[in-house]
Amino acid sequence: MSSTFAATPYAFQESWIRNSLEIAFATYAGYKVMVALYNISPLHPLSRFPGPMLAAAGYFYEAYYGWICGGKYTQQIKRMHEKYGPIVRINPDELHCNDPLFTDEIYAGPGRIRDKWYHQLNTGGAGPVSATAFSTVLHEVHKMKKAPYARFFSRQQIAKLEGEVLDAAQLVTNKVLSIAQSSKEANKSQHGEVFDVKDAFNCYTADVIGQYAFGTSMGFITQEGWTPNFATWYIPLMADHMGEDIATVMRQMNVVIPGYIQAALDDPENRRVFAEVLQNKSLPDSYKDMFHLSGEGFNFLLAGTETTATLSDTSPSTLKWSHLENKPYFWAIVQESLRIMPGVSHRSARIARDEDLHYKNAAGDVVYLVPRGTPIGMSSVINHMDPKLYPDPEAFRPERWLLDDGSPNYKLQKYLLAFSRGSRSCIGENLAYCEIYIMAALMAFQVIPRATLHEPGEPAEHFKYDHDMIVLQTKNGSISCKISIC
Ligand code: HEM
Repeated sequence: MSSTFAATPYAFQESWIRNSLEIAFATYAGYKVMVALYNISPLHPLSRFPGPMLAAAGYFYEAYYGWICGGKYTQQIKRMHEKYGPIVRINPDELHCNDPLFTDEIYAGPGRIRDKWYHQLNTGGAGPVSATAFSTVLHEVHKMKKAPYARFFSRQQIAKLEGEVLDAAQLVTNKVLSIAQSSKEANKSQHGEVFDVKDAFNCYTADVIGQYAFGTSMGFITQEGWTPNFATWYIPLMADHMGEDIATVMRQMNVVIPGYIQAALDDPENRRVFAEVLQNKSLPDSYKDMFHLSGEGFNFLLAGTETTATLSDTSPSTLKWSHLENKPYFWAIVQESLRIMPGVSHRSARIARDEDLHYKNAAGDVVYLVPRGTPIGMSSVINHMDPKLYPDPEAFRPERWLLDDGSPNYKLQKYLLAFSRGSRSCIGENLAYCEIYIMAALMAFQVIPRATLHEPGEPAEHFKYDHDMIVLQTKNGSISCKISIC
């Protein structure tokens, strides 16, 4: 009798908890169903835009392709365009466009307000990176944060420090050749040891940006071998060993990068980016603390390493950036490389906060009004494969960038999305071009003639875009280019 009596309150409590959980779950599920029904109803402001009903209903559709299939949503968006046309609804709130002629409307210049969308930024930044210009939603705040840094990345500024880029590139090629020579001697073989040339390029790009921004190279080129490098620190973050790599990345953001920045601040005579930014009167003091500065520093390394390193191989003559880019065929090779291998493959939406965008296709038979406040983006890997602009788009064909008289077709260049366009475009575009031209020329003269590719299968297949981890990935993951030198 007494045990029955004692069990009753527990039984009551258990069933009360179970009932409450069931009610909470049913309410939540009911709410989600109502939201999904609203999303696909004619009442939703994006209801007239075509696309799969499941994508419009909720974010699970995008999550399936992004998480379960592993970075494959861009491929699915491409298929949506083939079925539904130039503008498609890819989730409840976002549109995607694949008409390159509309590029400058979406990615407009600083005179027109373009916010970023928090949905996209959620994937991109934690800690100090979340406080950077890149991760800022509002147009006006972004403009204020970016301006003091942008002037250090102008053409004139980069041209002044071009000698440092050349020194780093020459160090890399010398090291490639000397490692090959030593391993040939050690193994009594005709070829040096096989290595991934992208590791060498990652060391190059990280040391260049370190030297440029902090006034100190990060020592990746001069270390023994090519790893670790900055890319090996952060890229596996998305792969196998989450815990350890996140710890390394956090250490970089919170200890190593602040150390480099402090050294630059302690040596203002060196006149590097961070020392100068501190003197900038238009940037409020609240954006000048170590948290904000190290976020930008980390971003320079993050955005300027893997992106540029995937590109650095090509051709010709005298080693000055301005001379090299004036060789039309060399220029065309670089443009074609950026088209096929654009570095950042993930879409990036912009929000025209206070203006509707009016879309009309070239034939004039598809017309849309994109309501103000709607996130709409493009993906380089989709635009760059437009057969109307680039016939036989899968083929690597630099000639497509040249006019009949052999001069560069600069008009075509404005459709290139590799560095994005408009007010939110890449701050490091000039530095990246300088690095690419110089390294490509050195490689063409000193390394490529003696190199053998050691990657299985057809090279075109091996280097082909397959999925996104923000940066472009092949079927085998991050791009690799293993070579040996004879
Ligand atoms: C081939 C090399 C590179 C490619 C393809 C590339 C590509 C891009 C793209 C597409 C964006 C826009 C991202 C978005 O819309 O959300 C971007 C932004 C950015 N890039 Fe690069 N990048 C390269 C090299 C560099 C270098 C060398 C730096 C070093 C300074 C750099 C620093 C940045 C920063 C700080 C931003 C954010 C700009 C802003 O928020 O306004 N990038 N980059």
